[in-house]
Amino acid sequence: MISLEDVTVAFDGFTAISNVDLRVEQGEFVTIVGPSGCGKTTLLRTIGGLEEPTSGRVRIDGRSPEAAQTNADIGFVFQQHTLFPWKSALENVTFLRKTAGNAPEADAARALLRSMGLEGFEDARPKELSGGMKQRVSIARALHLDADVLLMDEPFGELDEITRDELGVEIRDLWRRERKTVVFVTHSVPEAVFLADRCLVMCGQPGRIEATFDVDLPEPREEDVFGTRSFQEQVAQVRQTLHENYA
Ligand SMILES: Nc1ncnc2c1ncn2[C@@H]1O[C@H](COP(=O)(O)OP(=O)(O)OP(=O)(O)O)[C@@H](O)[C@H]1O
Repeated sequence: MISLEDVTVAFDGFTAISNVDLRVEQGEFVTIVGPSGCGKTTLLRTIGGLEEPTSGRVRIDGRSPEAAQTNADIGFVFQQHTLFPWKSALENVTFLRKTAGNAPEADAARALLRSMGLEGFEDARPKELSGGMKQRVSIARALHLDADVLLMDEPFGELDEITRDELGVEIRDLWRRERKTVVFVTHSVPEAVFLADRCLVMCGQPGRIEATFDVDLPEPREEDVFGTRSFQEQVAQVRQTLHENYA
């Protein structure tokens, strides 16, 4: 479980987010949308211990983010993949787990790559893979860490829309099987609704959580959800809140 109590983060006197309270339950999938600059990345980085709150408190299963990180309990996926160019897809997946002090399991890593549609590409270097494939490797790497908490910052940001939709379906499906606690930042409202149990709308400067939407969609969530009236209505609600609060 992730908890933030009255968290404010300032950089050299500039307040990026202020007085944020948030609780993400074990196994919950939470998405965050909001206009550029409202502090989504700052919030995510603060949860992961990459930024320190100026005031307030962050806890991950009762521990500080730093302690959780040391224990390899947090997996990150960023917008730009951070794969080692000289390592193969398989080595990239196993390497992080190795540096975290856990024995890498090649069979499990291969199975993860397979589940991400990368069978046959285990030995490929990142430069031989498309943008979508590289992000799949990054996601497989985060999953192979077997961290309870996954923090994802616009992981599909650089991908075309069809690939985004496909990866969204895959991520939700993986989540259904693995039940990780996920916090996922995106600029795409449909993506935020499709993926989430709960969608948070951030806005303002300094940023704050303006609204929370409990998403109600059938499982398993597949592409046909996009065409349903229920999905479109929930997307419209989130959009309206974003527009109402756009300064
Ligand atoms: N390390 C830093 N030093 C100074 N200012 C920062 C730093 N990191 C973020 N900021 C500022 O904090 C504000 C929030 O930035 P942040 O990247 O969290 O927003 P965001 O909502 O993720 O934006 P985007 O959607 O464009 O990625 C911005 O005004 C940004 O310039």
